[in-house]
Amino acid sequence: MASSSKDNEPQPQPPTQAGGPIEDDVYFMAVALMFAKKSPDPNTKVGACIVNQEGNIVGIGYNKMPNGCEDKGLPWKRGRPKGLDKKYLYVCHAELNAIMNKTSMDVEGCTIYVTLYPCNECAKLIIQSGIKGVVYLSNKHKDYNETKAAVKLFRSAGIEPRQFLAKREVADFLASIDPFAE
Ligand SMILES: O=c1[nH]c(=O)n([C@H]2C[C@H](O)[C@@H](COP(=O)(O)O)O2)cc1CO
Ligand SMILES: [Zn+2]
Repeated sequence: MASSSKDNEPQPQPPTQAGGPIEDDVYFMAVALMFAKKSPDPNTKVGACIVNQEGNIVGIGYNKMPNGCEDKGLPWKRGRPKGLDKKYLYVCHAELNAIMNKTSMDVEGCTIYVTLYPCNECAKLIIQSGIKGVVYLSNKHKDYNETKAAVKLFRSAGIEPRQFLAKREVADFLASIDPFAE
């Protein structure tokens, strides 16, 4: 497709409170964090936001029980071993929900912003769906086998997850949102 002169012009960015442009990374991690807030998990709330190569959000999700199973008494208990009375066998991870909720035909070449390093099952989903970028915030489960397996899977697939370090910027951005501002 021929590019118009408009393609070369700087595109408008959502402003921060201070009036400057907000970095995409900060903006998309803030969205992932806002979705994490909706998670009913009392301990670890995870949010995920899938962004395409044009910078559009094409999927969002948070960890929750499968649709229709929310109020059926499935356990939210945590801890190991991961038995039948623990949440792990039932909960749908944020990444799974973001991919299932996607609004575009496919997510080939997209980047997923996720507030927790993906587990091995999410790594498989990410790889199979064609997502090529992973930006994560916390890596608090880095010693779990699920995380170690995810690291191996990403390495095999040529995906290099990148840790999001601009925590202060994202906190400032979220604090700058004033719904009463005219
Ligand atoms: O990739 C992930 N995505 C995701 O949504 N989760 C969710 C599943 C659980 O609800 C929660 C982890 O629980 P906890 O930290 O209490 O063990 O995070 C967990 C992972 C990996 O740990
Ligand atoms: Zn997972």
